Amino acid sequence: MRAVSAVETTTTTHPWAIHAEGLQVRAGRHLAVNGLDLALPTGVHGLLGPNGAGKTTLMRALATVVSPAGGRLTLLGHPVDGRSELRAVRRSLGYLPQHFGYYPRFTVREFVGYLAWLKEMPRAGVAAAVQRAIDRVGLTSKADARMKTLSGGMLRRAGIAQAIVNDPRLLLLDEPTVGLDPEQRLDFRELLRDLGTDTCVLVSTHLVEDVVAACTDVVLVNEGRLVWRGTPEVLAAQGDAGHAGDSPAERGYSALLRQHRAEATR
Ligand SMILES: Nc1ncnc2c1ncn2[C@@H]1O[C@H](COP(=O)(O)OP(=O)(O)OP(=O)(O)O)[C@@H](O)[C@H]1O
Repeated sequence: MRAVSAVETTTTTHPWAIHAEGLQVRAGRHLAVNGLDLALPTGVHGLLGPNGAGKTTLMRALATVVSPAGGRLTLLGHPVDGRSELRAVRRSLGYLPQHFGYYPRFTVREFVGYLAWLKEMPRAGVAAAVQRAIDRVGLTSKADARMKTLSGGMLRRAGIAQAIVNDPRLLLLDEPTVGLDPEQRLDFRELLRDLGTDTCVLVSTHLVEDVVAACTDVVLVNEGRLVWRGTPEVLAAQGDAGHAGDSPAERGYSALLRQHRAEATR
């Protein structure tokens, strides 16, 4: 393994954890993110958008899994342009993909520990960090169970544990609450609020109510672009009884999308 230079380990002070300007990202041949401008500081940001809006593709670019096809992207003060060294960024990243892989015979502890190793955490602190991450997602009693024996919701929680094991400065969670039971969703919202005090957390979800409950900021994307940005309270004020949804925030979300579609066809 290559030695890490001082430049790569220097902590940069940058107002934005994520700074995208005119960002373009391909999914296959399709430009699924196409001209996105976004600047996010510390806090919990909810990423909303309809199916196919480009949320997962955006998350993959922010997780440095795919390189941008155009525009500018800076993560934690480091430019991401396909040529830059990304090791320092990746050490400070936590990422829960929409679909994640794991070795089925690994225990939860081994799985989270393996990801800690991949993130190059100092060996001396790994065992305690793994235990803490497992405790924080409520999987303490399953720490030594094999991954293949977990329910869907438990697997999702193990996925969240690996994402937070390194105390990331940038945490990307793609549909983290899928499969969680109501009680676990409430616990998860509390965890998000706790994490957001010193981390930039971006949570992609279709559950508008999770965003209202746990996020201080809403980012709405459609057709690969930023459509709207504001607080959950202002989102809720955008709709009325004529819009689809079971709550003010859902109706606000529907109203904004309808407005964007109408503008796009003009
Ligand atoms: N491998 C691929 N090849 C071609 N097009 C793709 C590929 N992956 C995604 N797309 C397209 O890119 C667009 C954005 O997809 P993406 O998965 O980022 O959307 P999303 O907002 O996460 O959707 P969902 O809410 O359904 O998960 C969609 O039109 C999708 O069909």
